[in-house]
Amino acid sequence: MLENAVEVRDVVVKYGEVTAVDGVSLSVPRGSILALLGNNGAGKTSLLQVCEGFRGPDGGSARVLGLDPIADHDDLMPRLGIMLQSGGVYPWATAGEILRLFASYAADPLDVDMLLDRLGLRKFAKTRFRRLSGGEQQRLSLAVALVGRPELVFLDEPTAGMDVGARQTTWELVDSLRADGVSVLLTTHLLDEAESLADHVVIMDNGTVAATGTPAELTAAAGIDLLQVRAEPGLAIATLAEQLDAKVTEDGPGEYAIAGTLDTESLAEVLAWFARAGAQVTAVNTRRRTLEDVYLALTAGATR
Ligand SMILES: Nc1ncnc2c1ncn2[C@@H]1O[C@H](COP(=O)(O)OP(=O)(O)OP(=O)(O)O)[C@@H](O)[C@H]1O
Repeated sequence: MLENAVEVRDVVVKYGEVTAVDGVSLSVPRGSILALLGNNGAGKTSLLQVCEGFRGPDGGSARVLGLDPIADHDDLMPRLGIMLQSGGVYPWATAGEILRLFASYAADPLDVDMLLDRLGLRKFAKTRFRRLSGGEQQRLSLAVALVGRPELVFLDEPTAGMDVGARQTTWELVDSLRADGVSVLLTTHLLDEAESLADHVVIMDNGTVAATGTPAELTAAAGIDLLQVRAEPGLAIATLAEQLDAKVTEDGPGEYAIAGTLDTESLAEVLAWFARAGAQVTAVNTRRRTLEDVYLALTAGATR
């Protein structure tokens, strides 16, 4: 069996007193997309830099396409596509020139015009990099990362600064990489990006792994449902929480939320409880948990 495209074991990254990555392990199976999801400062870029060979880990190890990212840097680089957060290529060169230059480094590059078309950049082919908008620069950086037909792509917040249309185009392009057997490790703090693109999600919080799984596994874990009931405010919900062994909160006046693993029986129990309390129920709504619910619960939604 082929080894994983990326294998990270107990990686630690320190900046002086700051421990940015604190013992993270993960693997990216070949031909799959893994999203590193986390708030600002969670340690995503630092971990990516270790995988890219731009810095050595202060602890643990990383293997990329079976090689050591630093010792085997020269062998590895032609097989990787790297899109940095600030895609600073040559600011005075045009988009077309930049892409052609990077294509010339590759043994079997993609067709430059096709790539410009795919990313909606054809009309900017003669525009200098520094004259492109932030989102257009991002798209060009993505094109640069992909032009050499890499086996593995590292994307650091690939859609940051893009408008909705460009984001959609980028997602489609990244999705099509998987169909071509390319492996992708990307960072994002966009939940919908992780949910719609990734086969596996690793939620990082404060330098550690807070949770890991497929988007479906993450949302199914520990109670998948939310039940929202509208009735009069101020009901004594503690007894309902006890009875159901679920989390019951009054989120706004008369807006009750019951979170737990709920089936038809427990639904009936909830409504019976409201009836016994003499409450007038005016609305009932069930909702599956989203990745956002899981993410906020794990990271407390806070930017440190
Ligand atoms: N060169 C550096 N020197 C000192 N501290 C750094 C350096 N680079 C990053 N850090 C710190 O390490 C922590 C992790 O940063 P990192 O950039 O890896 O996080 P991130 O998850 O990629 O964040 P973002 O989403 O904002 O890009 C932060 O607290 C950051 O301030």
